[in-house]
Amino acid sequence: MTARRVPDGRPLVLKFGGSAFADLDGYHRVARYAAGRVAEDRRPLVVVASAMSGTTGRLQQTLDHLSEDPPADAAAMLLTTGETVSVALLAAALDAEGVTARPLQAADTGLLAEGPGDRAKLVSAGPGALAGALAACPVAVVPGGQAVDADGRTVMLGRNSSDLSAVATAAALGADTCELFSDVPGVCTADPYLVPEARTLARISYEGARRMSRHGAKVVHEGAVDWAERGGVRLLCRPFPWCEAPDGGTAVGTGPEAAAVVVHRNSDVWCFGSGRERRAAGRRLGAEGLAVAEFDTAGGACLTVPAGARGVARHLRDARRLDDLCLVTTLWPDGRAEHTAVPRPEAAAEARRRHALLYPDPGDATGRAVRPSAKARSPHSDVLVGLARPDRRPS
Ligand SMILES: Nc1ncnc2c1ncn2[C@@H]1O[C@H](COP(=O)(O)OP(=O)(O)O)[C@@H](O)[C@H]1O
Ligand SMILES: N[C@@H](CC(=O)OP(=O)(O)O)C(=O)O
Repeated sequence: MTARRVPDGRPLVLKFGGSAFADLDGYHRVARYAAGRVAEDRRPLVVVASAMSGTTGRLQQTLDHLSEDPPADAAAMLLTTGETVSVALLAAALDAEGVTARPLQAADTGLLAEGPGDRAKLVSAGPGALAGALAACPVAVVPGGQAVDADGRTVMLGRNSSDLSAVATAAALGADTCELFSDVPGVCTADPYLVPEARTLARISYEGARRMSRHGAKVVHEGAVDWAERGGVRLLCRPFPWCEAPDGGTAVGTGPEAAAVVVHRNSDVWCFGSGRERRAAGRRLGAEGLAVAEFDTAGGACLTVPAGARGVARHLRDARRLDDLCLVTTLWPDGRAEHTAVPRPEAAAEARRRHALLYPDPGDATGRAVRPSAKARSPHSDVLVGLARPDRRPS
C-alpha cells in the first residue's frame, strides 16, 4: 500500500474545456503542457478534463430519441460518460509523455451534491482521494462536472459544469488559483465566435462574470464564480497554451464589471399567455436548477430555457415554443440588462450591432480583437454513440 501524505506545496488546478479535445491530438497537447507545468512549477498538478467537444450534446440527443422525459439517474449515468472517457484518454496521453498520472472517478473527487442526478447542486467540496493521489503521482486527472450524492452514486453538476469542478477542487485543496483554459482569449465583451470585434477583458469582477454567465454567456459557469468568490480562489480564464497568442487571459475577481453582449445560443424561447403564467413557469424551472431568462416581446411574455434540458415539457404545457427566435441581451454599464429577441439567423448581426453601441470606438479597445475560426466538434465525439441526425442542440 502506498503511504499517504499531503503533498508539499499548494497544488495547481488546471481545467481544459471540451474544445481542447477537438481531435485526439488534443490529449497529447494537454499532456505535453501539463508535463511542462509539473517540471516548471514543481507543484502537484490537478487537471480537470471536460468531454471532447460535441460529446455531451450528442449523448443528450440520443437520450431524447429514446424517451421524452428520461429519468434523471439514467440521464446522469449517460451524460457523465463523456468526461470519464476524457479522463482515461488524458491519463494515457500523460503516461506516453513519461508522466505518471492517476485517473480519478466521481467518488474520488470529494465533491458531494444533491438534487436531480443530471443537474445536481454541489453542496460541499473536500479533498477526497486527491491528496493521496497527489502524494503518489505528480498529476491527478479529474472528470469535470461529476460528483457523488449521499448514496455514493455518480451525479452530474449540470451542463458546462467542469469549471465548477475545477474551482471547487481548487478551494478544497487550498489552491489559490484555478486556471480555466479554452478556445477564446479569455472573458470577452461578447462571444468572439459571433462578434469578431469583441475585446478581451484583462480583469473582471466576480459579479461581472456572474452577470454574464447568468444571462447565458457560456464562457464561465455561474456556480464556479460563486465558489471562487466564497473560497478566495483567483480564477484565470486563459487561451489554450498552443494558441497563436497564448498570453493574456482574464483575471476574474480583480476588476470592474463590464458592458457586454450575450447571445443565448443554446436556449429555446417559449411564449406564454400572460406574465403571471410565465413567472410561475419560470419559478418551477428555476427550482429544477434550470437557468431561465424572462423577457417581454410584442408577441407576449417569454422566457428562455436551455435547449434539450430534461423534464421541462411539463412546465411548458401552456406555452408555445418560438423555434425561430434567439435572445440577445445587452448588459449596459449601469447594470441594466436589455433583451432583444431576433430571428435565429440574425442573432450574430444583432449582437454585432449591439456591441457597436457599447463600444463605438474601435480605437479604445481594452484588449485585442480576435477572429476565431468556426468552432469544431470532435470527429470522435460519437465514440460512445453514433447519431445519424445532427440538430442544433447544445454541444
Ligand atoms: N463573452 C464571452 N467571452 C468568451 N467566450 C464566450 C463568451 N460568451 C460565450 N463564449 C463561448 O464560451 C466558449 C468557452 O467556454 P468553454 O466552456 O471553455 O468552452 P468549450 O466547451 O468549447 O471548451 C467559447 O468557445 C465561446 O464560444
Ligand atoms: N459535460 C459538460 C462539459 C463541460 O463543462 O464542458 P466545457 O467545459 O467544455 O464547457 C457539458 O458539455 O455540459
